[in-house]
Amino acid sequence: MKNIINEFLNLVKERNGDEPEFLQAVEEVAETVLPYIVKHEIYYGKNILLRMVEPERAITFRVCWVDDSGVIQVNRGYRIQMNSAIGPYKGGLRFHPTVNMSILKFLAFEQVFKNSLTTLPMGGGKGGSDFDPKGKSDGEIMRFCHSFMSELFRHIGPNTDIPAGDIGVGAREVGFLFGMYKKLKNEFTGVLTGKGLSWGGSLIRPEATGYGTVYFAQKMLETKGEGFNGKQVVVSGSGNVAQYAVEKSIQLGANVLTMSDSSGYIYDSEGINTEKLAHIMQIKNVKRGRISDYLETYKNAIFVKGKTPWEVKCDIALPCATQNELTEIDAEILLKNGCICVSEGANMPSTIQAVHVFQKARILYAPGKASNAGGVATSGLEMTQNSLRFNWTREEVDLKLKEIMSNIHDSCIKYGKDEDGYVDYVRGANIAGFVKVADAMLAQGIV
Ligand SMILES: NC(=O)C1=CN([C@@H]2O[C@H](COP(=O)(O)OP(=O)(O)OC[C@H]3O[C@@H](n4cnc5c(N)ncnc54)[C@H](OP(=O)(O)O)[C@@H]3O)[C@@H](O)[C@H]2O)C=CC1
Ligand SMILES: O=C(O)CCC(=O)C(=O)O
Repeated sequence: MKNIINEFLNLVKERNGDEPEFLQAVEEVAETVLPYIVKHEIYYGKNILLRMVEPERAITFRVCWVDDSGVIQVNRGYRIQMNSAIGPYKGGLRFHPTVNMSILKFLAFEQVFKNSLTTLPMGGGKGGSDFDPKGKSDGEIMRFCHSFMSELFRHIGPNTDIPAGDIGVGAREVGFLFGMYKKLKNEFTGVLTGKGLSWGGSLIRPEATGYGTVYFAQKMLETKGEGFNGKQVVVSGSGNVAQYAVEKSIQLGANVLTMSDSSGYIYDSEGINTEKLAHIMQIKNVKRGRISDYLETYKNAIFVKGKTPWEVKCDIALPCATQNELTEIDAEILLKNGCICVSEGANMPSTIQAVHVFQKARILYAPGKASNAGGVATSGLEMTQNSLRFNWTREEVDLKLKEIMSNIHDSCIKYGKDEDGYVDYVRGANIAGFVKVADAMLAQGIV
């Protein structure tokens, strides 16, 4: 089996050698899906995984805009349309200086499996730009978004490709993007998700990724007769996903000790409660400041510069910032400190070596494509509401989100349970996600 996996990975490497994050995401899937393909005649010998690692379409384009001092700036825009076997392309846009083909192809590839797991009819895509929103005025953000959409609009549509937010793209950016799309197409359609409530957005979409990550962790903990109440929780990030993962953890009675950003983490030994979280939301979403600003108000806390929070003793770890933020050494420290559950809010936050440490220790570990699927699932619910020209209540959407997370958990158990009862959520998520897409690809022929 090792030979088959290595042969496949070498082939992918030949074509994509300069894309480390993409190769990492493919390796993690190949390790579990190729052994399944070999054992199932309907998939064997049809190069299905090889077809799935090749984007159906990858678009790059120039984005020119004028900054506040009148200087013309040039950025690069992307949209990777990875797989449309089970529905229109769906996935977020990331605005961050590190954005490149490798990052977006890894995200688009993961999105295919994740969207399949939600049980909703959505293919996978991802896009973005190397534009850095940090320190930009609202006017600069608007001019950039308008310019970005002045090209992207011809490649997307409510039945073709429906982008949304990701790192650096929140409600403000989605608004500017939607405004330009509507103007250029002269139509009001659900072409983006994460929209504002008064213009087609869904209740709970802002909360959905963070809440879903905690709902998934809850399902995992239940299998051991455990829950969030009274547990010590360590969270990384302080953006959209982290904020609502913290909110739900607090609601369930946990004690949240940390949050972070790219400059370091804050540790509040007394716990981040609802009031403190509201203050963090103000710092991050309104003032667009740094997480260290927390110490100006809460003087008991400490700020650890340039480090991730995995050295803090905890029961549950929720990585909610970015890819590869949790290394093999971090995983070992978490285990040594007694951590029993890791539920990923971010996409691919753990390195492959860290994942292997968790699997070897047989702790509860959920890969992002399962545990953070609540965001895109609720985007799917936003699309449904847009099509119905109807809005569901907060309770209705939250209930559907819970059901979807529970179904994803069941799918992981179906395909990931070992004979001794241990659930390998990586294998479960990869195979469950693969089967639905592969069946659709087989039915549709070689296209
Ligand atoms: N939004 C969504 O619905 C979904 C998001 N995700 C994933 O969740 C993660 C977070 O996204 P989201 O909360 O939306 O994004 P935000 O832009 O709202 O927040 C990102 C957070 O991560 C931190 N961060 C970004 N890059 C780095 C880095 N290189 N090192 C350390 N910290 C970093 C940011 O810090 P700083 O401000 O300093 O940059 C910020 O705190 C991403 O992996 C995303 O792909 C997954 C599913 C859905
Ligand atoms: O809601 C969406 O379409 C995007 C969510 C996303 O980008 C993700 O799941 O990583």
